[in-house]
Amino acid sequence: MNNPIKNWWPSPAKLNLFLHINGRYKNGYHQLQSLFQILDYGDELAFDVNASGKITLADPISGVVDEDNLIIKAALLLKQSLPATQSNGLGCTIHLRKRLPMGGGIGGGSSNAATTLLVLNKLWGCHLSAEKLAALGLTLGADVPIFIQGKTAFAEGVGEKLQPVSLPTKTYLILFPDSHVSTAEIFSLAELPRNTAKIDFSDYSFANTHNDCQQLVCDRYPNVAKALHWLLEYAPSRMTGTGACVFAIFEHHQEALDVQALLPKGTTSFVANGVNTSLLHSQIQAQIY
Ligand SMILES: C[C@@](CO)(OP(=O)(O)O)[C@H](O)COP(=O)(O)OP(=O)(O)OC[C@H]1O[C@@H](n2ccc(N)nc2=O)[C@H](O)[C@@H]1O
Ligand SMILES: Nc1ncnc2c1ncn2[C@@H]1O[C@H](COP(=O)(O)OP(=O)(O)O)[C@@H](O)[C@H]1O
Repeated sequence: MNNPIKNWWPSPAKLNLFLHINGRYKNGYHQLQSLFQILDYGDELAFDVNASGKITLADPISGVVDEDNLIIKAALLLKQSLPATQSNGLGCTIHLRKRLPMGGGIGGGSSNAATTLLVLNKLWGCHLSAEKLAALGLTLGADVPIFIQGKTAFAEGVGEKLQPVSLPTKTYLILFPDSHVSTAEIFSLAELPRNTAKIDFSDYSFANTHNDCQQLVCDRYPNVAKALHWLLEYAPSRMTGTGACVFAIFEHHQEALDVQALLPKGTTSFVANGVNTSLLHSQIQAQIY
């Protein structure tokens, strides 16, 4: 009989505390500066490794076929990066507790991919370096490397040049305005501002930064504008990534909970603390293989 007690691995969310677009590369991708804040809240994954050679997702996501699921893609990519003699027979059944709204700019899919790469690298005994895993992950999405590194970080390039930073602990109230914003759509808009001057991270403050995608998303998605407007009554607030989630910053956990309690009924929200190191990385460090 299978052991029903699973080892669940965190797959945390992130916020972009700011998002500046500084230009565009020849391949169409955008040159960014951003501050990725890792949160202590997210999805969880469990991995039952076996010798079947097959990778199965026990908890499929409605609306995402398994071949497109970043969890399956990450597991296959890891297997394919190994010599055939080593990858032969490597199999796994993957369990998922999904909590993070999808397409919300809080990185759920990218984080799921990173957790899969990091944990299977251990459980399958692949011994790939974090740099190699980040390079593999980048082929799945621009946000995967931040979750491989697992540190709150100032990001440049397409989001892959990461400088870990230590931020004071704050609590965030995050709202999901029930609109799915396509990252590719927002980046394809001609009106998107693309010429924000680069900053030195030493000059960072929340007040002197912004999100270059926010106005365009608010213009197109009234739910996002409404949620942001609501939060701004209580605390400094902004959209994360290309949306749709918006967040407000609080000094104390209880203040965030008090404001959450005032939300109109039916609003999807969660309260989380910022962390400088991902809980996944603390758990991996504590594990014996
Ligand atoms: C801009 C951010 C900030 O965190 O937005 P969110 O997705 O979190 O909202 C991310 O870096 C997004 O990362 P991710 O969602 O992994 O993006 P990808 O799958 O790599 O790219 C989706 C599409 O966005 C565009 N794209 C993405 C990143 C970038 N630096 N420039 C771009 O132009 C490309 O058109 C690409 O086809
Ligand atoms: N395991 C996964 N979790 C979430 N989304 C996934 C996953 N696999 C594929 N996707 C696809 O990736 C898209 C972006 O997901 P996500 O990373 O949650 O949003 P964002 O990039 O806006 O933070 C989803 O809309 C979904 O179609």
